[in-house]
Amino acid sequence: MTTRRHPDRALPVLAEGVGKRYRRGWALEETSLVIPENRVVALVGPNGAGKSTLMGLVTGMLRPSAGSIAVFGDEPSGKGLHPAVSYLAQQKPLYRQLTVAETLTFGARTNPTWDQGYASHLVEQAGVPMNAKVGTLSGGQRTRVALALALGKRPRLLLLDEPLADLDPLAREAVLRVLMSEARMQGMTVVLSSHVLAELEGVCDHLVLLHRGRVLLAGDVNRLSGDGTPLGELVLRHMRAAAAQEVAA
Ligand SMILES: Nc1ncnc2c1ncn2[C@@H]1O[C@H](COP(=O)(O)OP(=O)(O)OP(=O)(O)O)[C@@H](O)[C@H]1O
Repeated sequence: MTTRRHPDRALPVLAEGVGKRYRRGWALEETSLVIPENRVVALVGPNGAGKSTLMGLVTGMLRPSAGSIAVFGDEPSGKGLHPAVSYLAQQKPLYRQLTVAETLTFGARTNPTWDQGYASHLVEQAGVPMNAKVGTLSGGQRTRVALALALGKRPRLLLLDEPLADLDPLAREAVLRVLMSEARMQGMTVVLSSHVLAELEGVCDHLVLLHRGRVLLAGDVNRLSGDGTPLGELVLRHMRAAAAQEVAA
């Protein structure tokens, strides 16, 4: 659900001087950035850098204390997710007492753009039994169901907050493959937050690096690593430089 309209309705995210302040201080400050269409975006930064806060502002779960943010041209209203956006939170909230099949039925009931065939295919591909209660699944299996729920909506923007942590290496590869092909074939934008830089390598083509609530580096990965520096190394280099500057100050 959204309210105010912004002219560029094709753009997944446009943040202009956006900030979020808590009692302890600014979690995100004067952040201006664009998340373009059809990209797989790495959202990275040290603990407490503001990654989840940025996702919260995009989903509308948090209201900005300053500046503005537009999602497909609309300012998030805080009354629910934008119809074109799916969000997979770190905790992956699912109803434990529902079966996997019932979870997908719930997805169908709550999403007008639901693609049942696709969601079922993702669950089957992951080898998760449809009749199992969600509460009995392993962490990795729950992640696959949560992902099917998020993708079954056929979103144009998918936000994933550290989604791969409890997946085995093969499952991780499979999930990343699905995300990349979705981004390319369906024109979906994926924002992937992770501390494991190696798993973003070769997957993400756009980078947003936050540090202490501010954007340290953002843009097209090829452009940023003009000398062919791998993404992980590029990020580490900037994180180290920012940390060294803080020590020196
Ligand atoms: N509800 C809250 N109340 C007060 N401070 C908060 C709240 N949520 C986040 N913060 C603070 O805002 C800052 C940014 O937090 P955020 O969770 O966005 O960081 P993050 O980059 O996602 O961190 P991590 O990598 O550890 O998950 C931190 O200093 C955090 O303590």
